[in-house]
Amino acid sequence: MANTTFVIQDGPEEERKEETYKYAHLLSHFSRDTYPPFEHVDPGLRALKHADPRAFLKAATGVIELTPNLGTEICGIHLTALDTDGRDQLALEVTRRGLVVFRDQSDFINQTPEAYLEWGRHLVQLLVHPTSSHPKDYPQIHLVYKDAKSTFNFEIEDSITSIVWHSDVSYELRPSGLTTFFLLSQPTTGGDTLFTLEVSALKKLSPSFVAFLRTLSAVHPGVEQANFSQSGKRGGVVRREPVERVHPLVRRHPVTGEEALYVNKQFTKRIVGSKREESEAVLKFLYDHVDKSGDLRVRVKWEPGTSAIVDYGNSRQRRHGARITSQAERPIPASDSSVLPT
Ligand SMILES: O=C(O)CCC(=O)C(=O)O
Repeated sequence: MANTTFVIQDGPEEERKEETYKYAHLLSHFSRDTYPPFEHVDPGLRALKHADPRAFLKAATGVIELTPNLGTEICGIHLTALDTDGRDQLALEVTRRGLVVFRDQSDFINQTPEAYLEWGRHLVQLLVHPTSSHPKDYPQIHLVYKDAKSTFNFEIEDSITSIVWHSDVSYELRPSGLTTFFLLSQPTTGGDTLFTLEVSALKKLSPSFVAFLRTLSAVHPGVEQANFSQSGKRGGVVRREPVERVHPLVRRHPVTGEEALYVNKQFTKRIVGSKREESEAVLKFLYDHVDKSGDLRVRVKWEPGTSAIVDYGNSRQRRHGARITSQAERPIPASDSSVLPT
């Protein structure tokens, strides 16, 4: 930075003088910009105050429930046409149904990265993933990418499958919330994504077991993901030292007050305060329960223009997806009665 000559303009005329100051570029400037308070508010909460919190669906030509509890396909609505109220109502619908799928969204997908961010900013704070790739200059856009040249994960050497249930970055203090995911390119077949609903998984368990789970919290370390990213095959990066967080095993949704199981096989490693064998037994039971619950699952087959397990291990065709994820609230323990279901 070259030295800058400037005039000190404050103070009486006689005190004004020219100076050369090395850090002139860092002198105070009080801009009139304003920023909203940095506090997570789920957009769905705003929709609850609307006269009709589902008004955006009036424009739909079809609303198809994919399963009784999880997933709705909405036809005839373009995401690009939703105004602020519509976006809040969509957030509430996603909260209620766990997953909402839209087809024929090429106008949304073919927008600029800035437009993706504008869409995401409605969710307040966007997640910057510590290890994933992103388009240059847009760290808030998380990419999934594989093609014939990709050197990782195509041949699974030490495992039967690369499919693993996960809630990405559950090690964050404020883990992922509302997420928009879409594919830019997809193989002709395969590359579907499976979703499950941990609200329903919890509801299937007996009241006494749920009461026990409510007393527990678990450790979610980020270190394995970081190590995998830096491993020889992946050759990726770690932008933040991996963190490890403790979250309640049963969390409450800030909008509906509903309880959900909050463990996932990829990141949840042990139960706090339990003996190792106890922790392993409980987590194994819960992971098996989620694995076996085919009735709680939705499989999204991607088509060009669709805006949501990696069973594409043998495909050499390009699969390129982008994810815009909000960083939501710190998981609310089941014991917090301030957001009980109404
Ligand atoms: O690629 C997919 O289908 C899912 C992506 C995913 O699991 C993630 O981004 O965490």
